[in-house]
Amino acid sequence: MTAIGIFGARGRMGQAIASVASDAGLTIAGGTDSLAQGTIGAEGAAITTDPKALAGQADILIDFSVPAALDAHLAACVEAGKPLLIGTTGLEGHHHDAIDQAASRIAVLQTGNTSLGVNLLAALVKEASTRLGDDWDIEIVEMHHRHKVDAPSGTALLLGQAAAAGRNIDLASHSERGRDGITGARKAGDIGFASLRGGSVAGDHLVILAGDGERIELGHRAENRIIFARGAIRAAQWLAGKAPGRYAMADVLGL
Ligand SMILES: NC(=O)C1=CN([C@@H]2O[C@H](COP(=O)(O)OP(=O)(O)OC[C@H]3O[C@@H](n4cnc5c(N)ncnc54)[C@H](OP(=O)(O)O)[C@@H]3O)[C@@H](O)[C@H]2O)C=CC1
Ligand SMILES: O=C(O)C1=N[C@H](C(=O)O)C[C@H](O)C1
Repeated sequence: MTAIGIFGARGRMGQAIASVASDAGLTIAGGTDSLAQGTIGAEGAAITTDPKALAGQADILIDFSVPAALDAHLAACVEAGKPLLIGTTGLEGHHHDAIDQAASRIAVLQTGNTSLGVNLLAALVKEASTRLGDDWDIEIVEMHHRHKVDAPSGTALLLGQAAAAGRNIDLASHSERGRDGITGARKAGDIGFASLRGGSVAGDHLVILAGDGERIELGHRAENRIIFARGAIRAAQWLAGKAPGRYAMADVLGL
């Protein structure tokens, strides 16, 4: 039986993944967290603070933890020669460089959202932004629970990348990520981001394409974390046995 290892095991997502793993025919080899406390899964697998030991024991690794731990997780998976699914968000350029390096040695899939619905939405956003042209303004609004620590969400950035790809532009140099005070008029061609935080919202995303006299709104609402957990398990199973390289959810879902 295939065994998964979970980096960030005691977190909200780590627990959600543990709750659906056996439905998918997987066992849990163990997990890591910032503290070595407790166990995870029906088998009572140990939670430690040692990513190398976990990567040695598991067949596939899944990371829903914090960006600061990513380098150690990549190194552990490369050393053990094991595939890694990264769901952690808030990643910066140097994290993506490190993922690219690791992907020359192992199979890695990094995504801001593992759900089928959001990844289909990204394909629709790309199509809409290609067809509408850059005189339509694109704004992305997201809302998450009060505990979320990064903004914009990884999903908002994923949707922004899809919109930018549809227009054949670079997202980093065409983003507006914080308006406050006398901002001046909207800069043509920018993709805007707005983040709301509150309550227990699992994840809402709305992409607004605003033209002169009309608006298109494409959105997704996550009702719970199980959709992310099932998507993560599906992606991890798909990664098993894949050649080294960097993969995306679109590869898994055939989108
Ligand atoms: N791609 C996707 O589809 C989704 C991505 N996410 C992302 O996943 C990440 C986790 O989300 P969530 O579960 O809600 O967050 P939580 O804060 O609930 O969980 C994060 C866990 O990581 C642990 N952690 C901290 N440092 C380390 C470390 N060095 N090694 C291992 N574990 C560590 C934390 O421990 P402690 O609390 O003790 O510090 C905590 O248990 C976030 O970046 C979130 O945005 C979330 C949902 C879906
Ligand atoms: O932190 C969360 O909860 C979520 N994070 C991911 C993100 O940043 O987009 C995915 C999902 O929206 C939930």
